[in-house]
Amino acid sequence: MAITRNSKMKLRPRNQPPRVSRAKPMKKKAIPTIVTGETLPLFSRLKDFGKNLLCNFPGTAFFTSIVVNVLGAYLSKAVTEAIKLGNQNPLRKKAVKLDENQYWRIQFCCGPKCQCSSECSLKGLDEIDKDHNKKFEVYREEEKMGFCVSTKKYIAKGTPVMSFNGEIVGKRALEKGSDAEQYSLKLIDQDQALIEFLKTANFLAKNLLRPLATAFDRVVFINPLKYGNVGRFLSHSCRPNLEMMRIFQGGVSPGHMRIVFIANCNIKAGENLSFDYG
Ligand SMILES: C[S@@+](CC[C@H](N)C(=O)[O-])C[C@H]1O[C@@H](n2cnc3c(N)ncnc32)[C@H](O)[C@@H]1O
Repeated sequence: MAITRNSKMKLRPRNQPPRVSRAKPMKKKAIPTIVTGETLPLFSRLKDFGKNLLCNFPGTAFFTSIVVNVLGAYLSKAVTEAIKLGNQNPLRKKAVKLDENQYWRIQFCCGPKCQCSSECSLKGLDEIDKDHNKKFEVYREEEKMGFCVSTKKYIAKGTPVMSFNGEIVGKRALEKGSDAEQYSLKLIDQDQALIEFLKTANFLAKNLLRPLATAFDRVVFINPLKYGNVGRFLSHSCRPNLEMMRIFQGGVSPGHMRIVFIANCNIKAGENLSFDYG
């Protein structure tokens, strides 16, 4: 609508400041920071061809790919608080000096915020969330078994192969018999050894010890159903080629803790990747 001099609409004089609304500002909802990752194609090779169509895939095949764990439901206040504090107090490389005994009690790796050089020996997880499309294939040949993961490249024994990403949740988020219960892995289980370790850690600020110790005395899971990565498709084997390990990346709060799969033998290209669910 064109505004003319005769228009009844009142115009604000130029020298008057704009009116400020008195309405209360809406409370902003806390949105989790989600760093999305690659979405791999799923190859379905079932004999029943109709089931190979994307529209007939099970609901568990669909998720948002992430490279950093996100906060999920039913987390205790202690764990949420510890994650928050951990994010506010990043450890500096200089400060993380583990003595000989400590190396056997905690696996620690640099994170993206560490200020060390590319030659740093603690950068073992740098490549873990990259190039999944070049490294892995997700496929299914049997309906019961569902989707599995194979490696496209040779993997040497001892290599960190992939992480297991998802929502960090409390036990109540995993209903008995639900998909969430089947797919989730335990991240923290009232870890007394870890708490004892933190008490001896000279790199930890004193005010962090208590909140972290309280958080590590809880039970926490990673649920990869809604947000996850290729790790959620790994199958079970009694003779697995991957071993599960918890590694702290860039800090020592539950938010820095990652589940990582390490090759426990040399793995040829084309082999199925598995770990022992037990
Ligand atoms: C964490 S999910 C693994 C991904 C799952 N295959 C999919 O398609 O989403 C665990 C489920 O995979 C299937 N599975 C994994 N390893 C298996 C195995 N060795 N034998 C039979 N089924 C297996 C079972 O149905 C199990 O409940």
